[in-house]
Amino acid sequence: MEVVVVPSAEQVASLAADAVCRLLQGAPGAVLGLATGSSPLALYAELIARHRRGEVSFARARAFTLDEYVGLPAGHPESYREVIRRELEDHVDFGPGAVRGPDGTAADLDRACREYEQAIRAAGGVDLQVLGIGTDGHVAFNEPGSSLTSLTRPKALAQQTRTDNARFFGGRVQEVPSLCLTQGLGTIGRAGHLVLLACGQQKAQAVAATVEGPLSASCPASVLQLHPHATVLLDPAAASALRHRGYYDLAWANKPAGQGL
Ligand SMILES: N[C@@H]1[C@@H](O)[C@H](O)[C@@H](COP(=O)(O)O)O[C@@H]1O
Repeated sequence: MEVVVVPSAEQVASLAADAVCRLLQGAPGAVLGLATGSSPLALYAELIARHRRGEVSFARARAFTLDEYVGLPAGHPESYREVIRRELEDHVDFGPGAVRGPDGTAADLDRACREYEQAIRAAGGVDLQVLGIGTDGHVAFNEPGSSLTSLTRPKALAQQTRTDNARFFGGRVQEVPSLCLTQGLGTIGRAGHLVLLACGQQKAQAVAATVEGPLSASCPASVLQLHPHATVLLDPAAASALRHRGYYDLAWANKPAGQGL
């Protein structure tokens, strides 16, 4: 795992954007994995800015989102499909139907999950997966206790996650759905490159458990330890509980120039 600590959240977004742009410049038909939550928003803003400057095109790319609430009507502003549309898709040049998410409105949720897995496989898998992390160490909506090899499936949300996400629902936790569909940790682990973004003190313990704790379903993000190409991009506050910070800084400083993440 490569742990990179940079001075600001803006630089976290900028380094992540470098990785996405480098991928798309070399492989314009690449498959992206998109996350929701506040962590990737600055990355998406940076990608939009670079697209407007003509530095990157998504015209041949495809993308799969990580997860979706169950119970929100299609088009609900907080459905993750709408968030991705609003925060990225509407402002760049993805082709029609190029961005997909799990269908949280499906009558048969298990079937929708199976079909989503198949669609990801049919696309050749995700090349670069953007990830955030919950304060309890969840990734996508894989809450503590999730199987490390799980696939896309319906899942109940932890109370902590509903409380954390209430800010997107006007602070009303009772409006946050209690069920979701989420790519599993096994699904996520098949992506070619995992790029996890975390900023702020509130993520420090989850980040430390992810990077330096035992591999454990108690911290679902610790599954990144098994991945051959996982990058954790942090601001200093999110890195503040790491014991081996000095080593990570040394490794990053000694990385050959131009190699990227
Ligand atoms: N399902 C999403 C996750 O994909 C996200 O990583 C997490 C952290 O969100 P934030 O980045 O807003 O802290 O929240 C949600 O629950």
